[in-house]
Amino acid sequence: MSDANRCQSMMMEFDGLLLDYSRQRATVETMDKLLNLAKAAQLTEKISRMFSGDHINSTENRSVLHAALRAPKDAVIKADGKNVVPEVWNVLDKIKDFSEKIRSGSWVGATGKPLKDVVAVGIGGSFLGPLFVHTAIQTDPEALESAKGRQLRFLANIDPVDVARNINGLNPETTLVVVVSKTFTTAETMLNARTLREWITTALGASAVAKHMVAVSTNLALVEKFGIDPNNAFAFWDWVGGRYSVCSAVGVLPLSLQYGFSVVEKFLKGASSIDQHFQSTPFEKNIPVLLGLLSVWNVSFLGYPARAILPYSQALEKFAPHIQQVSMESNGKGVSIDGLPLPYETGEIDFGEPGTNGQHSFYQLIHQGRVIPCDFIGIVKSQQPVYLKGEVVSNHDELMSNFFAQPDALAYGKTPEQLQKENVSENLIPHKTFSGNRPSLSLLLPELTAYSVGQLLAIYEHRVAVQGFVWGINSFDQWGVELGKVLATQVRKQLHSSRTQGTALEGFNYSTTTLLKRYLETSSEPQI
Ligand SMILES: O=P(O)(O)OC[C@H]1O[C@H](O)[C@H](O)[C@@H](O)[C@@H]1O
Repeated sequence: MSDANRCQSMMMEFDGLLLDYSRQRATVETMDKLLNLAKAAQLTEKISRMFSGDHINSTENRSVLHAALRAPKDAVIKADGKNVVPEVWNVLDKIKDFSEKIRSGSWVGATGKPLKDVVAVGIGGSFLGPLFVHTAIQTDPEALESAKGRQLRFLANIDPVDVARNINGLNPETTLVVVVSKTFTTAETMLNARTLREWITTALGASAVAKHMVAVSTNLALVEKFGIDPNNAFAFWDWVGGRYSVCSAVGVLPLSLQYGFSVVEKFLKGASSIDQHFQSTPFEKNIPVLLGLLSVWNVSFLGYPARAILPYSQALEKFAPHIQQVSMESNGKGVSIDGLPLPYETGEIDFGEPGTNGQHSFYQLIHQGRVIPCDFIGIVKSQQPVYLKGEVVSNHDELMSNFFAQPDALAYGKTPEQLQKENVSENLIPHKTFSGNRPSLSLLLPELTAYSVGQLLAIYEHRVAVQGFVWGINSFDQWGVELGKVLATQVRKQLHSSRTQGTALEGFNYSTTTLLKRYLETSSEPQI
């Protein structure tokens, strides 16, 4: 840290963002070696294969083109020989038109009232990204103004408690339900959608579905089968992975209903700016590439299994949960893209909370316990500044004092000698010593707007892809989520037959049988 040249070489600026990775445990030589590793892993070729629509998701035989979702209208991005950008913009234009109708009140509900509240029903990638963006911009003055009088809620969990929370205080007459599911087969989403359909039809009659329910999916046949008018369905494509789908109708529709399309378009533009940077900037100045390589360095070379995502912004409270899916579902793999067992671990355990809250919770472990590389994310200009007369600093300066202090506390630590000089009693010196040399990086955003939220999203999406490319895995499939679903089907069947016909438990091990028995005997579930 005392080598200013080294530090200077580890700072990167792009489109208003400033990245400082000088507190990584890396020398200039380390960076050269990581860039060589990128070359050896054919990173350039892999990135260009992604953008040119090759089927790099080989286990599902699909292209990976989420960048096309935010490409300018005149861009040409091909999947299977066909330019997909016009299709993308068809849907965006349809969303613009529909959201304006809802927001202006020209589209009304079954009883003639404008629809001012929206419940988006979806889970995983059909939930976390939109929730993150919604939470991030809802206190931005422009977004706040454009959302006046409206509410956007998200129903994800199949827990009936989540249904209760979501409909609490809402009137079906003024509510629009958006069912969001790439496949339109996800058990939780479909049951929640049927539950809200029931809520609407009980209050307003069966014909109200046409006015109160719309859908986002790649599977338009199933949307129609569910009873939603195909004209009220917003498409996307199998070249968009669920966890990379927030820039499709998955995010753009609910967010446009809440904030208007023009705000959401800025979010798309921010993401697109990073797409271009990622595609065209030499690796030594390429923010997603540098971040991806540093994560590989931390995981595979230094052996740190986790990464903490620590935004000093309450508006970014849903960023870590979103990145958990983007990163852990993408890179938590056991075999290479060719199906060979990997001789090293891939992926990392992502977690995080906004600062300063995290400081009063798990930072103890990060300072004196396990070494966890940290991403500190700070914002220069607050969305909601407060400055109390007589206070030393503004509230945002108070927050940011911590953002600037924590990385140095981790990097420098505190030695027993320093403590002795402070006359700390001998018995407490080991407890108050900080080993230091704990890596972090800092990302400073000029402000938190729809545009910069788009930038932040795309940086992490591409960073995760870079990690997967270097590790040689397929970051775009998720076979690991299937087994649990299959076993749940077996349990569902058993619960049904036990409850309706009193069928004895069969086919489960001792442990599961005991638990199921207890559940069936004592639960107060209504009998079907
Ligand atoms: O959008 P859906 O098809 O309903 O899928 C929702 C989620 O389902 C699965 O659990 C996948 O692992 C996720 O990647 C996906 O986002």
